[in-house]
Amino acid sequence: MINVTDNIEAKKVDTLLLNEYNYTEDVLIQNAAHSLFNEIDKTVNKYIVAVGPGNNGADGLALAILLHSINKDVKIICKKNMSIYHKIALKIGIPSIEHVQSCDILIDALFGFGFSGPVQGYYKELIDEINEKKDYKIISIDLNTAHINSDCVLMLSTYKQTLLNSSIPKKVLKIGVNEKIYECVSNKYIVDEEYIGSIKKEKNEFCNKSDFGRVKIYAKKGAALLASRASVKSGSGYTYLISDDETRKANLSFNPECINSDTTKYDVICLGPNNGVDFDYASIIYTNLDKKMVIDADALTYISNNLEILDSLTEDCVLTPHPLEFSRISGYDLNEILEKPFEKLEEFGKKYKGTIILKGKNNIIYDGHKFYIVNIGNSKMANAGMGDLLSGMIASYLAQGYKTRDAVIYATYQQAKIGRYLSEKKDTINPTDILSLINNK
Ligand SMILES: NC(=O)C1=CN([C@@H]2O[C@H](COP(=O)(O)OP(=O)(O)OC[C@H]3O[C@@H](n4cnc5c(N)ncnc54)[C@H](O)[C@@H]3O)[C@@H](O)[C@H]2O)[C@H](O)CC1
Repeated sequence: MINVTDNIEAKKVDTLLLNEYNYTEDVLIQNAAHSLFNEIDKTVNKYIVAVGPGNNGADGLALAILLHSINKDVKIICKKNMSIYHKIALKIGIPSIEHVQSCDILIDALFGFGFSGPVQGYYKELIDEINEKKDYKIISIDLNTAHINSDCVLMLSTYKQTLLNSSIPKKVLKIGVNEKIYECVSNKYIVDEEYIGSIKKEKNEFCNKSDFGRVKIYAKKGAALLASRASVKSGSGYTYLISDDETRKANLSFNPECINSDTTKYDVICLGPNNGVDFDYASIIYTNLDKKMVIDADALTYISNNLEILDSLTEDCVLTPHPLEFSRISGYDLNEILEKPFEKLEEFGKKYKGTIILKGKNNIIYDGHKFYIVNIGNSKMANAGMGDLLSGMIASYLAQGYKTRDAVIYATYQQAKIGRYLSEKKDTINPTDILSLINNK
């Protein structure tokens, strides 16, 4: 998995690599430049590298030298950079220009994680000029310099946290450092296919439905249909729906594999999708603390009025709030949650057990130790019912024996992945669209 670092953590990584592991800045810059060189489009000919005063600038200069080595028309705009790469670039005849010219690709190597705003004077004027003349593609190294209208960011070694909320296309490039080294600095990860592959449970030849667990869902109306269908389709052995007559009748035709009656034999409880806030969730929760549990929607609202329930939650409980619901159960200010989701989740996780998923553009899953970010979803999925569907999926994977944290990660990733696939075909993606593709190869 790829580590996520904020600016402070990125600097810590730098210090760690230099002081503890005896890397040198030059080794890292060379590795970075080669990775950038491999990634960059070399079917075009004209490049300009806008170089800043620090190591981000040095990365850009080292890249310019590599482009020059294959006879590309590369120029630099560099007012000040003390690195050896600046001297080499000038000595080997890379032209240094003062103003932006026409080119195919402009590399933004002005500032990386060492930048602290605001940008003023020379660099402000240069950035304005870069944005104004734009008849080229702008590729930023590591981070997009403030105000630059970048077309793509090639991050180095770790995913930069400030880019989590940016829609600019981006990619993380390796720079010859084992990912485990980052783990002592950052406990935040981007969930990728590799991790999903490592947690996926394969079904063995001799299995039967009892091996895939029993989910009991307390929900009503359309939300109940979505959650219970999602549980069935995600592979739980049995799904039971506890609901009103009208909902159960509708569920019979919508979701024939679901059992529309109660049971005393079950492994997982899913509580809340449109189940009403007056329901007695407390007694269900207190009598099922030996079970795995997904607490969603109306059950979260109920808890926000009965906060003592939070003290009883176990490691096997999953809370699935969106930011407003999280604000209600935690008492934290909504804006603070939106601005500092990691800090706020950590604060909450220190007080209560269980796994929490803060739903949003970036789904952030926190298990009390680490953060797992599923960031492949898209805004076309932002419509009612998506959360109900997710709860059913999480419950289903819990029943199938996934670790609590992994059930949440797996379900969230599968849902987002289907959403990403559909986003190329549709302008709006509804939960029923996702349902139809759950479990497709
Ligand atoms: N370990 C890694 O991941 C590697 C990262 N590399 C690259 O190095 C940069 C970070 O380099 P650093 O020198 O620390 O910082 P910057 O290049 O971002 O800039 C520092 C430079 O800028 C001046 N400065 C800061 N703010 C302002 C401002 N508002 N106005 C004007 N000037 C400003 C500051 O004084 C310094 O002089 C990272 O992003 C990667 O690109 C390595 O190359 C590979 C290993």
